[in-house]
Amino acid sequence: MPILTLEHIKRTFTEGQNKVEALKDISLKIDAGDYVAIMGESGAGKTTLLNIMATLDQPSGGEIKLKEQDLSKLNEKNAAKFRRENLGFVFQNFNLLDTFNNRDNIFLPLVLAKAKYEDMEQRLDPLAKQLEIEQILDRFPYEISGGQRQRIAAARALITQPELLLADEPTGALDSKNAAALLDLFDQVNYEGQTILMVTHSAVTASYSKRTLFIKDGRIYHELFRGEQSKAAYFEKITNSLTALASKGAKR
Ligand SMILES: Nc1ncnc2c1ncn2[C@@H]1O[C@H](COP(=O)(O)OP(=O)(O)OP(=O)(O)O)[C@@H](O)[C@H]1O
Repeated sequence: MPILTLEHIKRTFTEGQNKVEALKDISLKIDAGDYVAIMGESGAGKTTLLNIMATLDQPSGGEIKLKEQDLSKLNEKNAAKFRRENLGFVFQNFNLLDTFNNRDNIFLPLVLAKAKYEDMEQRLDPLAKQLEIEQILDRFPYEISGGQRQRIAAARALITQPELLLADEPTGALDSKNAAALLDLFDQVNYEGQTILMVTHSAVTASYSKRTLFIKDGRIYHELFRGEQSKAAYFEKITNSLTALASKGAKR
């Protein structure tokens, strides 16, 4: 049963006289419980696609439905409510608030949902251990490193147990140990039923997913499924596809 359906999605940006067709024609279905990586070269349209799925941007054409809700028909107020209730974000520009300490930043979405403080603490405990952020919870976002901020942002996204977790380069600012810890956590929440969609340039990160989509010039160009393969074999296929994509283009 698809949680997310895109049909012929287009997004054109107008800059003065110039038009940039960031997304030309994207159709795809993502099932509940899936774990999808989106890859492609710089400028291929990955972030544009993610922003549309996140209801942060509207397509210029086509249809997008998340859990039967037509996302192009949401006004800003309803989009904000929908995001809060259904989505979790691990995005590049973190959006952590400098006026709150890290713990309160993580709690923010639960505060908005009027959760009890004890419940928030209980949820934070295992996440903080796994992400190794226990020591920095009382500090402020401007007092920690980029990688630490990324882990605080990940905790904030995961604490609401969102149905759909959207991540943009979730391991971009992390060393290999912290990247592995975050991806293990993604594996765990996906195993528990959360759907994950992440944009990444890293073949290692993509090899944790169940399915990898390659975007080129605003279209889906190629797709790989992990299936029963080992992570190493899947990683090798992803790397080969990236090489082919960068040279003359991967075959479907
Ligand atoms: N707000 C905007 N106004 C004009 N053009 C834009 C805008 N946002 C994106 N674009 C253009 O749309 C195309 C796709 O951009 P997008 O950010 O989606 O690429 P990407 O695949 O995420 O790249 P990267 O890997 O470098 O982040 C690019 O040509 C980009 O310059």
